[in-house]
Amino acid sequence: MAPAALEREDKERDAAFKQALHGKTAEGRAGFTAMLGKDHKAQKEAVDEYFKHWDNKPHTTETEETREARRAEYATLTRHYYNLATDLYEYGWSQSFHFCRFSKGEPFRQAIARHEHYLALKMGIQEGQRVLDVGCGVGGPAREIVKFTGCNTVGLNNNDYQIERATKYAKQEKLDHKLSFVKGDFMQMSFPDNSFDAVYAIEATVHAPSLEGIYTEIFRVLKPGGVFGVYEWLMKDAYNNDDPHHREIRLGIEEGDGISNMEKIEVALAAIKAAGFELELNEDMADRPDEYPWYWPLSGELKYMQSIWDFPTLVRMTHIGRGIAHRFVGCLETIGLAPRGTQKTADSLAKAADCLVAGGREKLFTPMYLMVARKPKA
Ligand SMILES: CC(C)=CCC[C@@H](C)[C@H]1CC[C@H]2C3=C(CC[C@]12C)[C@@]1(C)CC[C@H](O)C[C@@H]1CC3
Repeated sequence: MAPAALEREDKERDAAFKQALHGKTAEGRAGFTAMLGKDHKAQKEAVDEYFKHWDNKPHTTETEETREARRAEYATLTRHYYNLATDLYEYGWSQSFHFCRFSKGEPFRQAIARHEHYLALKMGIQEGQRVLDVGCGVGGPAREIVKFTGCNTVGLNNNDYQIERATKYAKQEKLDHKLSFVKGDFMQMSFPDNSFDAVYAIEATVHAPSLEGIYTEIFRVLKPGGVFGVYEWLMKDAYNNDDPHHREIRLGIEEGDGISNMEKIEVALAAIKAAGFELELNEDMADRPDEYPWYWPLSGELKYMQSIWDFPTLVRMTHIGRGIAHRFVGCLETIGLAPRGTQKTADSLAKAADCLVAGGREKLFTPMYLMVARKPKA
């Protein structure tokens, strides 16, 4: 079959799966209530498809073959991850699926928006420019950056459910004349060469099987002189893959966050140069001496509570809060209100949260390695 026909077939299959699993939840309710409206059979399929990559594959026995098997299936792995996690993300975080820096007294949403503004500022995104958001989630950052800069943005995503939600939110905010969404695989984008003035990716390209591969594809769609900005998820220099504790942290993050192959900082720097970019800026924003670390909302440590409004966020992540949530979701599953696999998904996210916090605290991992790079003019 010709590649275009194969692609069409894949798109139809994914759209049909989205319809079966999410039904009308994509158009209506968000977060926790949306979770209860899933088709149980389709949810089981998504859970089985996702967790087959990790079940019975502990960090102690990880081999290059297990990693390669995940890399080979990065697209379905990521798609199923977001089929399972999107509602939990919207319920427990916001419509911007990324971390950020926090300053004292700064409300959560303001800190999240500031992180987005910072990237747009460092990239120098201008009014009227054509911009691509790679791995746009449900469009929270794209909406903010369109409002902040006045640019025109296309969001690229390989998950139909997220695209449907992103489209709905853009319409609700009356931004649909400047912001649209396209379904596609970021490793082989459907855009012609030299299409965009700027491309950004916020905590999304970590889902790629190869950083050099994704950066090369971004380079292709950028116009000469165009700019690429990214907040990358990376293991830091202190990470030692031969240390079982370090590996357990990396694997916990990968399993709970839909990642097939997370790399070290040095690999990302080499990849961006190998793709042809001129690197203008690189900094691990997690290394700034912030009083409130990026991972505080996941830490469950009450010392980070700044106002009474932080209490629910923090208490949910304490041992007691986790235990209650685990049993509550288990009960919902037993009585048939929540589909099978909801508890397994929630537990895996909770484990990822522990590993993210440990990775942050032990300075082994960063979710905000900032790189700004340019495609040369000639
Ligand atoms: C997966 C990538 C590359 C980016 C997403 C970053 C974050 C938005 C998520 C990483 C871990 C997530 C967790 C939650 C929300 C979204 C994240 C912070 C929860 C707080 C959602 C509510 C659950 O009860 C607990 C989750 C812990 C992990």
